[in-house]
Amino acid sequence: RPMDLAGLMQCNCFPVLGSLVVLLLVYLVLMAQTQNNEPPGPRPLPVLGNLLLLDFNQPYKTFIKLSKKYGSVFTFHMGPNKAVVLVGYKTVKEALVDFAHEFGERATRRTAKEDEQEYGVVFTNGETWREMRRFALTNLRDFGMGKKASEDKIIEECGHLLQRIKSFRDKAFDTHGVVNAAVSNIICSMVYGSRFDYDEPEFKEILYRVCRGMELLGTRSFQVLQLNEMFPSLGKWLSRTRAEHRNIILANRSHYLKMIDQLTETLEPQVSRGVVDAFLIKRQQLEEAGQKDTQFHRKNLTMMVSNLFAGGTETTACTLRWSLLFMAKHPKIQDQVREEISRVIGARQVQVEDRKNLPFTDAVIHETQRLGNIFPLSVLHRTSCDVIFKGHFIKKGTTVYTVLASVLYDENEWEKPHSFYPAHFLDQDGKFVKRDAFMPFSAGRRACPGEALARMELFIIFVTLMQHFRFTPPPGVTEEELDLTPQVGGTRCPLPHQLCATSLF
Ligand code: HEM
Repeated sequence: RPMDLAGLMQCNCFPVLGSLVVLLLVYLVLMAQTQNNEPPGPRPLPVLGNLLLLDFNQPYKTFIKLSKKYGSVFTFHMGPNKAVVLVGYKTVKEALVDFAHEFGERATRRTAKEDEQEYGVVFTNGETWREMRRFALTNLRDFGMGKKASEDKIIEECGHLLQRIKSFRDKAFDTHGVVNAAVSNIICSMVYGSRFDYDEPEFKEILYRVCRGMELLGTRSFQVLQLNEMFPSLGKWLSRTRAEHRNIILANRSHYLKMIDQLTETLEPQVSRGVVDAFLIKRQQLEEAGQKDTQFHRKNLTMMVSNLFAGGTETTACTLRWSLLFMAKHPKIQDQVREEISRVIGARQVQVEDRKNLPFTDAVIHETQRLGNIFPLSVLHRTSCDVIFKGHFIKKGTTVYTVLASVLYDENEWEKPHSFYPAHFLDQDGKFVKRDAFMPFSAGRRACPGEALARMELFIIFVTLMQHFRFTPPPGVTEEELDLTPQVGGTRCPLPHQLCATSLF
C-alpha cells in the first residue's frame, strides 16, 4: 500500500532508508574516484570495498591472484580505504628504485598515532625519518655492522647458543625460544652494550611480548585490529584485542625506558657502549651547542630502541628457524652443506670472510630467505606526491603494498619458485651467483638498514650450528611430515615446531 512521508517516518523505516542512501553515496564517490586513469581493480562494494575477496591469513596470495587479471599495478579497497598494490619483480623494483621519492613514504596506522609510535625510523616520514635513519645506519655501522666488532659479538653469542642447544641432549626442543634469545642478544649488545642471560625473567618477558606483538599483527585478532583501523566507530566492540596490543606496546616501552634510564645514569661521554649511549651523547653535544629543538629527544630514542629490537629480532630469528626446518626436511642438502663446511674450514670458528669459499652454503642461506619469504607484504608504503606510474595516475597519500612475496616467487624470475632449490643461486660450475629478484630486504630509500648485520648473523650462526649438530624431525615424525605451513603473523614464520639437534662432537 502506498505510504506518505509521515507514515514512513512513523514506521521506523526512515533511519534504514537514510543509511542506504549514505551507503549509496559512499559507493558512488568510491566509483568516481577510480576514474581518471587510476589503476584498475576489482569493483568495490559499498563500505566493505574488496574485503570479501581477501584471504586474511595470506593476503599476498590474493594480491598475486588478482594481478593475473588486473596487471602488476592495481587498486584494492581495504574497506573504505583505497590502496594500490604492486606485484612482480620488475614493477616492485621500478617503483622502489626508479620512483624512490614518489613511493618512499611510510603509511602509518591510525592506532600507531594513538600509541605514540610515530617516532624513530620505521613509522616516520620527513625530517624525523631522515635524521633517525641516518643515525641508525651510522651507529649500527659504528657498533660493528659489517665490521669485525659485530662478528665478535655474533661469535660470542653463538657460544651461548651452542651450550643451550647441547643442554637438550639430542632431545626434541622448540627452536623458537633459543634462537630468538640468541638473535635478540646480538641486538642488545649493539644497542645497550650488554647481553642478557637466556633465563632472566625480564628478558624472557620482553621476548614473549615482541613475539606476541608480531603474532597479533597477523592473526584473527589483527583482522579485528584492521577493522578497527578502517572503522574506528567499531572500537568499543573490538576493545579486547586492541587493549592487548596496546598493553604490549606500553609494557615494552617501560622496559626500554628503564634500560635508557640506567644507561643515562652511568653514561661516560668518552666511552660509548652502544647505540643508546651514542644518542645520549649526541643530544648532550647539541644542547651544549645551544640547539634545543632537535630530533634527539626521548620519544625518538625510545622508538629507535623499539624499532631496532623488534626489527632485528623476529626477522633474523624467523629466517634462522626456517633454515633449520628446511635442513631437517632435506637431509641430503644438509649433508652437502656439512660436507662443504668440513672440507673448506673444518672445525675451526667460521668467519664472514669464509663466505666466498662456501658457495653451496651461501646458496642454501639465500634460498632459505627466498622461500621463507618472511615479509610477504613488506612494510606499508605511501605515495609522497601525485605520480604517473606505468601509465596510471596514483594520488598523493595513497597506501602502497609492495608485495615482496610476488618478487621472491616471481614465475618469470625463478626456475622453481615454490620449491627449496639452492641451485637458483649457483652456476653450472657450482659458483655462487647473485640474482636481481632476491629482494627480501626490499630496495630503495626505505630498504632495510639492518641488512648487513642480518646477513652476517645468518651466515655465522647457520654455519656454526651445521658444524656442531645434525638437525632432524622429532621422534615419530618423518621428513615428509614436517609441516612447512607458515604461522599467520606480521612476519611469515614457521608454525611452532620441535626439532632434534644431534651433537656431532
Ligand atoms: C632477515 C632479516 C631481516 C629482513 C628480511 C628484513 C626486512 C625488512 C624489510 C622488508 C623492511 C621494509 C622495507 C621497506 O619498507 O621497503 C625492513 C625495514 C626495516 N628494518 Fe629490517 N629486516 C631484517 C633484519 C633487520 C635488522 C637486523 C634490523 C636492525 C638491526 C632491521 C631494522 C629495520 C628498520 C629500522 C627498518 C625500517 C627502515 C625505514 O623505514 O627506513 N631489520 N626490514
